[in-house]
Amino acid sequence: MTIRSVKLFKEMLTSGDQAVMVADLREVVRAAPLFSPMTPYGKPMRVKMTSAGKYGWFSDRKGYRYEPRHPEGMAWPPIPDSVLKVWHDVAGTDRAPDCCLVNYYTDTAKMGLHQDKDEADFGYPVVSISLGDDALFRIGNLTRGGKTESVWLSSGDVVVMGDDARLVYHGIDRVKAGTSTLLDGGGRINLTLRVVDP
Ligand SMILES: O=C(O)CCC(=O)C(=O)O
Ligand SMILES: [Fe+2]
Repeated sequence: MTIRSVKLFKEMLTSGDQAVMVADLREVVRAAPLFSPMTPYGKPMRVKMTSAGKYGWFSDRKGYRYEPRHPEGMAWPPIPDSVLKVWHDVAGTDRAPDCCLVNYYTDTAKMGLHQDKDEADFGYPVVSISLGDDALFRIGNLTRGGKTESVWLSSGDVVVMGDDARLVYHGIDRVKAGTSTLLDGGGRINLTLRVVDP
């Protein structure tokens, strides 16, 4: 399925794949606890985050960027093989991602429309994996404004934003509580994989 040149692979991960990934992510979060980054505007983000890989995505008053260390000082844990496999299946490159951002949404969290543009080379795609409760994903255009389209992402779905869709505006309008039993305590995990270095 293609929505405005964003590729959506529905139910790419089996429930077994998803359970393995959640177990792997538990280890990631144990090594690098979730935190709420401060936006450059001085408000904490509604989504809790951590990362795996060479870099973690970070935000504070100074702006958005990648950091080689968690705010508590440790290096980010490695990206689990279960997650790397998905990247290699859909990214269309031999290069491995430098960052796996882990976003955790409670049922009231959302993420405003934005572009992913803190990376050096937009020739590499962004690959995004959904786990847990359904989320309403909004896809806009290459500039702010204009008509948008929305699609529900479910647990096991994979989205690829590459080529002419690499810099499309996108965001999460809402998460629908109780739509998945994958995560104890509910909510949604999104994994966003990106190449960061040139
Ligand atoms: O949660 C999602 O599906 C999107 C996350 C996202 O766009 C981001 O972290 O940049
Ligand atoms: Fe994004």
